[in-house]
Amino acid sequence: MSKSTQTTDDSIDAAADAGTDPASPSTTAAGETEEQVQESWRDYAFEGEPKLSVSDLDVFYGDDHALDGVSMEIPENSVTALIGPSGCGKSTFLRCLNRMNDRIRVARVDGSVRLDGEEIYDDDTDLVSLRKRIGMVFQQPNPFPKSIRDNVSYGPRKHGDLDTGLLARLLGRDDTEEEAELVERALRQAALWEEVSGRLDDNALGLSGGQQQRLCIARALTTDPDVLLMDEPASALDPVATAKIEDLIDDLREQYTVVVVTHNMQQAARISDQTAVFLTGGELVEYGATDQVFEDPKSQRVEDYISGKFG
Ligand SMILES: Nc1ncnc2c1ncn2[C@@H]1O[C@H](COP(=O)(O)OP(=O)(O)OP(=O)(O)O)[C@@H](O)[C@H]1O
Repeated sequence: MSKSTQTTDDSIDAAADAGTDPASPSTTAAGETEEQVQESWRDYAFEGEPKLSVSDLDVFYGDDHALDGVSMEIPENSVTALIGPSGCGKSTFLRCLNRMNDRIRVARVDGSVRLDGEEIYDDDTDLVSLRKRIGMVFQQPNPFPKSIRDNVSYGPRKHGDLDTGLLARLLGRDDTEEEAELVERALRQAALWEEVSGRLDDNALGLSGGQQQRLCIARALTTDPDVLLMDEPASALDPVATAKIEDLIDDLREQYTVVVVTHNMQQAARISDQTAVFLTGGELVEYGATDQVFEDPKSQRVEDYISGKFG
């Protein structure tokens, strides 16, 4: 889009409508203000209904404004990367998508996030159900000091969907078979089954970092989520383990909507379908198809960031 400031009849009309000076350098030849042009850099057109729709999202930590009026729509069954310099609000944004910021006492969230058209910030939203539908994987793998099997089946047991204890057997309920099926399915989905099928009773802390992270992904998959949020899932891993996580993310997109924060721009370019660039001040500056954002960014600030001029 041209950023020329040449004054034309059209631009005079448009500027008059917008109440701006047509000769002003902040007005383009098409009569759009810089603000309007920037709005369009955040419009990502895709087919179908969005899985997540975020509108006018602001987050404050006390007096600090961490996210500034973010709006974006995230398509389903795809990978969306969130990139930007440290402190620009990527993790804050990710945590808003399943209301994890509710757990931070000083955090205040304004705006709207809809999952399949339903507002998740309604007062009567059931947070347990929400977080079953929108699972989360963190930067540091955090398996429990329990067996590999127990790590995977932990969620369904906690929610009462699985019971294999003595009391359950006495009461005529024994979900051992269901548990075995669930554990195998989740570990296969997380591309870990081949490596651990013979040692499900071993302590999960004995796995390598990359295996632990895939175990955490398996654990997140047991509640049958629609959306998987990942906060720098490979940043603590070596290149081989990172490649496995990236391959896994590539497979997950067939069934899940994946939103992933990464510091690594090459990784974002490799794994994502669309990329959102946040810059300092918690502003979403550009959002679009990953190829377009990396090869032909519309915003000069994004071009500078991607080409390493700052950040
Ligand atoms: N729990 C919190 N309490 C107070 N301020 C916070 C909290 N979490 C984040 N912030 C502040 O909000 C801003 C955005 O932080 P956030 O962690 O979302 O950024 P980020 O882009 O994910 O950074 P990084 O890439 O370094 O992880 C920062 O100024 C940070 O200091």
